[in-house]
Amino acid sequence: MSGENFGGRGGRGSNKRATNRAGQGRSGANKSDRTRAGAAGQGGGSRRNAKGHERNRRSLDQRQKSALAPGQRRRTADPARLTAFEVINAVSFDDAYANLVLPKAIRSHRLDHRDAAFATELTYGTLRNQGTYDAILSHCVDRPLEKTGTQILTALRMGTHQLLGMRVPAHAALNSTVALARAEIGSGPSSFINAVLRRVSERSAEEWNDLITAEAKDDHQRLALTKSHPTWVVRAFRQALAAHGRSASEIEALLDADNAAPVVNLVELPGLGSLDEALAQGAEKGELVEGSAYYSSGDLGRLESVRSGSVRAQDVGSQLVARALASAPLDGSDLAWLDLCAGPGGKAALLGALAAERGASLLANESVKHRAKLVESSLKPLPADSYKVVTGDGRQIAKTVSKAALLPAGMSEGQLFDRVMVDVPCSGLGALRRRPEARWRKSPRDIAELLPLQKQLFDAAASVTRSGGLIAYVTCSPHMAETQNIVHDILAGGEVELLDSGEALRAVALKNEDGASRLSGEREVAFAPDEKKPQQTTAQLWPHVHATDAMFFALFRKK
Ligand SMILES: C[S@@+](CC[C@H](N)C(=O)[O-])C[C@H]1O[C@@H](n2cnc3c(N)ncnc32)[C@H](O)[C@@H]1O
Repeated sequence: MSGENFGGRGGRGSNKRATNRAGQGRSGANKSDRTRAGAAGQGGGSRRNAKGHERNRRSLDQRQKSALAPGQRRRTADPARLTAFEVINAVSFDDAYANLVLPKAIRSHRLDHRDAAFATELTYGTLRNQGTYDAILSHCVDRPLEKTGTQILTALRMGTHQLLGMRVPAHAALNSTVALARAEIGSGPSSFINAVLRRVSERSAEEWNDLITAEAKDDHQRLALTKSHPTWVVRAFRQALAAHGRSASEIEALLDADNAAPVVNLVELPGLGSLDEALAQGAEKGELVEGSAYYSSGDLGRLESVRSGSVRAQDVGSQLVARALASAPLDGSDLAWLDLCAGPGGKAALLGALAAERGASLLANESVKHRAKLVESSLKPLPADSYKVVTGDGRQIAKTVSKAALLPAGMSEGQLFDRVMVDVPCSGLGALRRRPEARWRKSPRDIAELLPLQKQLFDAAASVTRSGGLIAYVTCSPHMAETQNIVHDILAGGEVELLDSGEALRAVALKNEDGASRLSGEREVAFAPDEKKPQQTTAQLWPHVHATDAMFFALFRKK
């Protein structure tokens, strides 16, 4: 038994024995080892859906584990590492979102503050740096990594992150990962994991960096491997920097920002909430926009204002674009606002609160039922007669507004809107900091599939906007196809004109002592797609410049 089938090249000393055994194992494994190796790495072990995601493998890996005699599974994993292991496996097996699963896992393991922080860093760091760690691990394993089995790969990546990305002493990183593997996967895989991680530990992070840099075919691949992003994303980001008026040489800083843990941003709903409690609990006032704060003092659920919904976690980029739409100058009536793609309701809550303060009301539309429910709950703190949530395809919004019963009080059948938010479904490439696994799940094909929908949603929004009304087109992505190219297509339709979106954002940002907007100078956001029309700009926020998600904002006026 043991790690024979798992292909460790082994390292010095005892690791060499693992190397030898690995060789024997491949040719002379006993039946249960062969069964396990097959389940772990080959044939039926790798079921993928059309997008290449691993699916429905839990039963296979569970069979792997249950094939072990109980005596071989000592339950000695420490709770913080076990939490990370379970979450990362849920991401691999069930396409789960780490940011949703992790808080529940932390609660179910009753982790204290310190262990919760450790589990969070281990989970997020492992997922974010997966590309780099796989490049390193492929030097330490003598077969394609995907053939090692999902749980084993999870343990290897976690061990590598502790060795190279966290300040965990090597012996602790090794022993604890091996104990975890022994308890959760079995003693054979744990020997293999021990052998592989010893090889990883033979070089420092810098030495591994040099090694994989030397192997890269070109600069895109170098950045992809050393900054742990898919190569196509590196290429797209480089183009996007240039397309939004920044230097392509900022790419390294951008990729680094994606790999850093973001601080939680808070927003107080205007007229309804107050940041006082959060500030008293250690939050710091936001630098870029009023009514915001940075919070790094642990569980948000401790705050009554958060539990009541009058203070919410919301990226500053989202706050800025919602406020920019709400504050942009507008002639004529200003009572009917629409959020066409509202789920889960972050921007809708801020927009709705701003609308209610001015006596306007908000219709929040969302196509997915359970997300519409989230919008309902986001809007709960608002006056009940100031909004309505509807579930429907945004492309059919003209039909929706033809039914008076679906509209908030004060709006009537066939309502046309004064301010409209179109925060389209997009690749989410601008939020890679917050969704550590997202970069590995996206493909250029996903973007291509979304483009027609994005344009159709904008057109539908324009069809229910009054002449002179404002429409914000927003994506949480800087990708050219979803941003500048869509703006180009929108303008070609001739129904709307592009406004100075950069100025709209600058106007709602806080000011420096000299009176200049904090979104000017080095932090400038505006870019004029047409040099001949310098006052018609789009705006792009960046994680490495503004410490926000890479939110894109284009503000239009209906002709
Ligand atoms: C980027 S998210 C919006 C985020 C939201 N504005 C917020 O701040 O919380 C895009 C939303 O559009 C929804 N969506 C997708 N297709 C849609 C459609 N055809 N009509 C309306 N909403 C749609 C998605 O379900 C998703 O909730």
